[in-house]
This record gives sequence, C-alpha cells and structure tokens, in this order.
Amino acid sequence: MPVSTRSQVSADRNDRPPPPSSLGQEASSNPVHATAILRNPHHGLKEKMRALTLFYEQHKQHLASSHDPSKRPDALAPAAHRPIVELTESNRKKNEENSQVEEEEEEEEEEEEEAEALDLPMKENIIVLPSPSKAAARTNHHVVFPRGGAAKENPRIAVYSCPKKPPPPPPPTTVARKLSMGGLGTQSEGRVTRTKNATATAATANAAMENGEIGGGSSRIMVYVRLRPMSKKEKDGGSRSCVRIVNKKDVYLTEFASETDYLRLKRVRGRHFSFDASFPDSTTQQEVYATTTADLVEGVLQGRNGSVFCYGATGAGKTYTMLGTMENPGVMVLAIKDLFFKIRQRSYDGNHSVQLSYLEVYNETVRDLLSPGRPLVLREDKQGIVAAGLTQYRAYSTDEVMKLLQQGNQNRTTEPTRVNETSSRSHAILQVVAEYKVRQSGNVVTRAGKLSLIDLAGSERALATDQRTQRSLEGANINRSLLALSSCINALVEGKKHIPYRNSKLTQLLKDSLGGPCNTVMIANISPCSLSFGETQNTLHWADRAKEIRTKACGANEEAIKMPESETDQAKLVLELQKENSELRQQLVRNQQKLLTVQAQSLAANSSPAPPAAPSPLLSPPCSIQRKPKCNILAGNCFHTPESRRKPANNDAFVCELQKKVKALETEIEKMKKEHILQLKQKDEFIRELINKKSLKPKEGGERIITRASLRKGERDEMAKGELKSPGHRFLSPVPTVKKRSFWDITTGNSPSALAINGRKTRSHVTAETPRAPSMLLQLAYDSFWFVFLLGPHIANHFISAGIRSSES
Ligand SMILES: Nc1ncnc2c1ncn2[C@@H]1O[C@H](COP(=O)(O)OP(=O)(O)OP(=O)(O)O)[C@@H](O)[C@H]1O
Repeated sequence: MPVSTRSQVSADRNDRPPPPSSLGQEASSNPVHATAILRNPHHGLKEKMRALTLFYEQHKQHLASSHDPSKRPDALAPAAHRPIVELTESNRKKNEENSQVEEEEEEEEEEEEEAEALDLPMKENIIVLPSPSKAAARTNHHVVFPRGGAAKENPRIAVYSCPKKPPPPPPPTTVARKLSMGGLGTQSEGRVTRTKNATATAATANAAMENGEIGGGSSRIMVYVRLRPMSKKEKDGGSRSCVRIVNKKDVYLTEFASETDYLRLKRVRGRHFSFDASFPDSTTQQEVYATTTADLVEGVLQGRNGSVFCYGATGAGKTYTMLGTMENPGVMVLAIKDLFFKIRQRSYDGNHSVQLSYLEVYNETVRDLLSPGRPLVLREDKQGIVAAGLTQYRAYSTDEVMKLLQQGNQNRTTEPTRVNETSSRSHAILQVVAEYKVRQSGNVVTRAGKLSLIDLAGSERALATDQRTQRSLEGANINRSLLALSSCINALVEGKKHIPYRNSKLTQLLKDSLGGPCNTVMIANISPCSLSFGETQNTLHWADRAKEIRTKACGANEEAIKMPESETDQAKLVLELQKENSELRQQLVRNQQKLLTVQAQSLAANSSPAPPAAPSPLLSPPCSIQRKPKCNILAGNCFHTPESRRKPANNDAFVCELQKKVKALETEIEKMKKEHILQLKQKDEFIRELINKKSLKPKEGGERIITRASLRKGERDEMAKGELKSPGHRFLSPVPTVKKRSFWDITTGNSPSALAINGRKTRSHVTAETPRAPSMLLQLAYDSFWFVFLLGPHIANHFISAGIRSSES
C-alpha cells in the first residue's frame, strides 16, 4: 500500500482535495498521483510520522473548532476539510502507534542513560524482558518515593519500581503441583503452625495455579526471599538498611547515593522485586518452614520429590535458615520432625521407612558427611545422579536423625572469613527418602519420595572474604559452582536444549531439583546492610530469574506388584521369586569375587617394582607362560603383557591404564550390585507381604496350603515335630542368606554396621550384621593379596587366570 508523506499530503491539500475515501484509494484511483507517491524518495518512517502528527493536530483543531461554530473552518469550506478529517480518522491508529514508537525510542534513550548508572545484573534484568510485552511492561514503570525513615535520611533517594515481567503463558492442562494440601493446622508434635503468612502464600499459590502459572505438564520453582536482621557489628558500624519488604511479597532495594559522588547525585539506584513470599527480618523459623517446605514434606509422603535450597551471599543467613540453632531449629530439622510426625500419624503397620544421607561438595569433591572417607564419585542411573558409595542410614526416629545431622555438621567444612565467623565453605545436601507401602485393590503399591535440603556455600567476591590462598581457592571453587548454577538457571529459563549440568558437581547434584520431576523451592537469603547492596542485588536478580524455571511434572514415584488371587499361585510365585533371588545372590558373589581379583591384581601391579629393562633369561618366566595370551577378565592385555615388558619406561602409564580399567570394572560391578540388592529387597518385601497375608487368613478345614514344607521332606518332618513355628519359616530360601552389604561396606568400613556413631550403634547397624558372607570375602581378598604379594604379579596372575578359567568351566 502506498504511503502518504507530509509533502505529498500538503500538495494534495493545496492543489485539490483528495477523494473522500482514503489516501490509498486516492492513489489507486489516480494513477498519476500514485506514480508521484511511488517516486517520492521520502518514504521514511519519520516523514510519515510527522505527516500523520500534522494531520492529527489539524484534526484536533478541527474538533475544537467544531464546538465553536464561529471558528469552524468547514463553515467556509466544508467540502475541502471533510476528506482530511476522514483521512486522519483512518490513520489515527497508525499515528498513535508511531507516536508510541517515538515515545519508546525516547524511553529507550532514557533507559540507556539509567542503565549506565546501574550494575550489570540490573542491565540484564531489563534486557531479559520478553519482547512481546515490552510496551506493557513499560507501562508499569513508575517511581516510588520511599516513606518514613529512608526518605528522611536522604531526600534524594527514590526507589525505582522495575518493570514487572508478565506472567509466563499458561500451560495447557491443570494442576500438577499441589501446594495447599489441606490445613496443617496446629500440630501437637510436628509443631507445624500454619501462620497467616503461610495461608496467604498458599492462597497466592492457589491463585497462581488457577492462573495456570503452576500446574499442567510442569511446575514453577517457588522462590522466597528471607531478610536477616541487622547484626550488632553492622549497627555499630553505622550501616543502614537498604531493603524494605512490603506486603510479605514485595522487596524494595535502595542504594544510598553517595554524598561525595557529585556526578551521580541525581542518579537513583534501586529496584523492586516480587516473589512468592518475602520474609522480613522478624519472621520466625516456623513461619519460614510452614510457608516454604511443609507442603513438600507432605508431597514426599505421597511419593513426590521435593527440593529446598538456600542461596545467597556469605553471611546472609542460609545456614541459619537451613539448620538454625538449638533454640531456633531451621528448615532441615523442622522438616525431619514433621516427616516423622506425619509418618506416625498415618502408619500403624510400620510400612514406612526413612533413609537418610548427608554429603558436601567441597572444592569440587563430593564427601560423605556421615561417614567421611575418600571422595565419592557421581554417577547417573535410572534414579538420576547418585554419589556412588554414599552411606544411606535407615532412621527410625527424629532423635536419631538429629544425632546424625549433628555428626554430619561436625564434619562439614567451615572456616571463619572476614564476613562470617562460621562461614560454610561447602555446599551441603541432606537427602531423606521416605518409602511407603500401601495396599490398593489387591496390589502392593510402593511409593518413594525424596526430599533434598540444600545449604549452598555463600556467593561472594574474593575481596569480600579473604585473600589467603586456601580461602581464595575455596572461594574460586564456590564461585565456579555457583556460576555453573547460574548458567543452568539461564539455560533453563531460556528453554535451551542443552543444560550445562556437568560444569560442576553441584549442578550435577541439583539436576533433579532444577530440571527434573521435582517440586522445588528456592530461598534467597539477603542481608539488609547497605554495604552488601551489590551482593543483595545479585541474589535478588538470580532469585527473580529462577522464578521462570519450570521443572518437569512431578508425579508420584509408584511401583505396584500384583498379588495373585489363589494360594497355589501365590506359593508358585514365592518359589519363583526365591529361585530368582538365589540366582541373583550367586551372581552377586561371583561379581564380588571378580572385583576382588581385579583389586588384588591392581595392588600387585602398584606394589611390584618396575620390571628390568632387559629381562634376564634366568629370571624370566617359562616361554609357555610368557607367550600365553591372557584370558582373564582384564581381556588378557593389561597385566604384564609381553609388550609391557618390552617397554618398562611406560610402566606408569600402564599402571594408570590398569587402574582405569579397574575403576571401570568397579563401577560396573557396583552398579550391578546395587541393582541386584534392589531386586532382592523388593522380592524379599513381596515374599514377606505374601506370607503376612497368608498368616492373617483364617485356615479353613480341609483347605490345602501349599508351602515349602509340603514340598521338602526334611521340613515336613520338622513340621510333624512341631518345630516349624512362624509362617515365614515356611518360605525360607534354600540358599543361605547372603548379607546384603556392598564390597565397600566390607572393606572400607563405610557401612552403618561397621561404623559406630559416638560409640553407639543405630538400630540399622544391629539388624544389618550377618558376618558370614563378608568374612568369607574378606578372607578371599586377604588371601589374594598375600598370594600375589608373595609369588609376584606375573606368576600370581597366571594362577588367578587359571583359577577363574577353571571356576568358569
Ligand atoms: N533470620 C535470622 N535471625 C537471626 N540471626 C540470623 C538470621 N539469619 C542469620 N543470622 C545470623 O547471621 C549470621 C550469619 O548467618 P549464616 O551463618 O547462616 O550465614 P550464611 O549465609 O550461611 O553464610 P556462609 O555462606 O558464609 O556460610 C549468623 O550469626 C546467624 O546466626
């Protein structure tokens, strides 16, 4: 469509009135005129805008004069003006749009100026606004003058209300995340009191659900902010509060203008953020727990995963929020108490089990806080990222968990820094897995929910903390992992396909919480101190960004096992399962033996001196041995092959390669072992279920019960003697029970059964102790070691290979 310019329109007006339709129509109806328009070189936006503005002004004048008949131009020449009015009407919208564009340009210029004065995160915050709603967001831009103290203190301070981001588009379906799970009310022992704030937040969350913000195929990360009180030191130092929380939701951040910075006296720095809830410095630990985590605990009992992590600068109150003090316990403690309280409320049959692990990521190494030892390796399996060899404690009571927590915290790395006397130098992750078995229409349904409670190390600048080497190194690693975390947050928010979880151990461990099927809560801790303005602003920026992350739909982790109807089928199933169990156990023992052999070989390789450069014919083994290809589990190539003898200089590389292979095998065996243990556990549970069900059923006269006893002569005799007492006995496995402990548990003493806590063994330690099988394995390891050590690796390896061949045959 041809575009009218100011010159052309004025020419039209001067020469002759345009026809009464529109300019386009006019152009098309008059080919000469249209050619003139097309040839007009001034088809620029500004020209068009000016022309339209002119018309608009004329139209306004015309309207004004229409009220005053004496000034009406059309009183003299009505036909000449009508077309112009019509033209203006049809283009008014365009005109308005263009003037808006102009306004936007002006605003952008203003913003650029403003941005110059602001820090990078603030710039980012402006830049990230979704473009379609840019104009709408701008309409919210307004200046709020602080009330009360801040205004009195410095009349130049003003708080800018940052443009509010529009809510993300609603997902297609409804609620996946249940945020308000019935009134928690006041509980006697769990001591969870739902406060006004919590109720209000739940209401907000429900409203968010209704708006489609939460729910559907995914759920949004819930982001909360907690402001800590000003410390005495800060008060004494004359610091002022730069944070104000309004309506338990909005956070106003103000930077006090420096009196000496004359160039920027008029510049105003400040921001407004809005979160799911914001806690002022007077908020109690109970309130924080009830609002942020109580619902997640309920979800965990229903088989859903939940994560809570505290993020913030050093000394902002993360550890206080997560752990708290003896008088004011934090989220971890309150969550565990609540979990046990709820379990006791609904589990009369002991069908619940709670397992606990506690680890830290320090300087990019993962450590077990409950049984410290060598660093743990992260591995990805069906359940997500797991730390191989991490101790899982079975806990039976809150007290037990508290002791474990205390023990773990003693092992946690903390150091005094300039900012915080007890600064956590590591990220700590407490994981609680609650498993619950219920009967549903003839099936046994197992639900398992995992709650991860994460206390991150402080985000900080090197100068803010310490310059000493060790602290700097820690700081660098902390920042590295937090940088990786922010990259992941960015990638998730931008909906990128690749999320760089692998950049750090922390992000690997948080993978489930950030992008997996999990209900996630982030608590951003901030300090009110004006000296920490930069850190606070940074924390709020990331918290604001995290609001946009959507995790996957979090369904319940359920597993159902179908119960056969008839007793014959049940007995058959039991026998089948027992057979499978025994096979799995045998396989496990075989794998453990293989592992031991490999370790013995590796030990021998490490301890043996480097082979001589040119082996003496006297010392060299017989030709048959030397030439014989190795056919052991190391594929016959990695343990003193002829090649390795020829290249003694490569001995180190060879040992390294060998160690790598051993590690790979260990990992594989560990994986298999875990799977086997899991299967065995499930089957054992199922057998127990069947037996329980059977024992509860009243025996009817003449009914034939198929039991193992009825199938085996010896047990029939026992039964005749009346020695077969429990129904469980009938289903005893024909294979002696092998203790369900891992190799590492046996050799390293990492197992709960091997480790006494404070000289006292937990119930799980006692129940787990069945020493026969492990001692046999230990004996084997011991024998293998001495065997290899005394005979030398060459000969020992030959024997070991021969042994394995014969055992396999
Ligand atoms: N809400 C609060 N109420 C009272 N005191 C608090 C609160 N939050 C933090 N504190 C106090 O502030 C100090 C620093 O808190 P904390 O150790 O929890 O910080 P942090 O964020 O974990 O620091 P770092 O990252 O260095 O470990 C502590 O003395 C703590 O008791």
